[in-house]
Amino acid sequence: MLDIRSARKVFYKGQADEKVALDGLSLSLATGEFGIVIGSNGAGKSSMLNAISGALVLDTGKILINGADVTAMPVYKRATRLARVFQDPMRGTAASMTVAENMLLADLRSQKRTLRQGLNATRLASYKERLSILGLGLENRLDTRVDLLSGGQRQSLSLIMAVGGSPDLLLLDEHTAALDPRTAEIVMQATVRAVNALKLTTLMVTHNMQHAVDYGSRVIMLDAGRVLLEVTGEEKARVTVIDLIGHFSIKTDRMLLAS
Ligand SMILES: Nc1ncnc2c1ncn2[C@@H]1O[C@H](COP(=O)(O)OP(=O)(O)OP(=O)(O)O)[C@@H](O)[C@H]1O
Repeated sequence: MLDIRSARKVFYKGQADEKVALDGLSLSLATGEFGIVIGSNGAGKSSMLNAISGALVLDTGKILINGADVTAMPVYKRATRLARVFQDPMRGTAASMTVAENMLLADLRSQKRTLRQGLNATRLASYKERLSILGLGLENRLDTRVDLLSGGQRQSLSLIMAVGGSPDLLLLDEHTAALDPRTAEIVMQATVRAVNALKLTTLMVTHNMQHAVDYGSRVIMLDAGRVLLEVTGEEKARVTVIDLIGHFSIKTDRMLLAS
């Protein structure tokens, strides 16, 4: 469960180029919920993810993960509770190592290093099982070097590696944005399989309105560092890309009127 309470962050405070990144942002995500965050450039999406992961220190406000106040907790301590997948498929995996070696690296990150650290039969069996969740056949390619995989396979591998330590929260930071539309779809399908199979509480930032319509249980639209709109339940099931884009244009119209 994630609870962001009145989060505020101002860059260059008091200077001519002062930027309010988060303006009293409040947002709750129940355990097992899959929230999709949208919003125009500069709306505060990355600042919000950075505040959750601890990379951005809030001026005021609180962040709770599963009821624990992590606001003052350093990044490395929060890392055990969080998994984050970034835009660049090259970032989450080591190219010259095999699929199995990458899985082992991810495992060792989230475990005490007193265990026997090799790729033993038990580990390989568990990696096969986890990779099979993705539905991409990666469980049969444990010995393949990662640089021989497609961008979609590689990004999906990053995802399954990131969630190996059973995180309380999965953050997807535009994780399909660098992929072509077909590959992005493959990664989204794999993402949904992993989220459902592992019952992950997930927050995904995207600029892809079709993904916001097709996936997740709630759409959260940010604007100027706060929540402008939430679409959930029946309304979420019915919402269209045109509806969502409409909310962007209403905002633009308001800005034009004010100028
Ligand atoms: N490190 C920083 N230094 C100064 N200003 C920043 C910094 N990070 C973000 N900002 C400002 O805070 C505001 C919110 O930025 P943020 O990157 O969170 O928006 P975003 O919704 O992720 O945008 P995008 O869709 O373009 O990635 C913007 O006005 C931005 O210029």
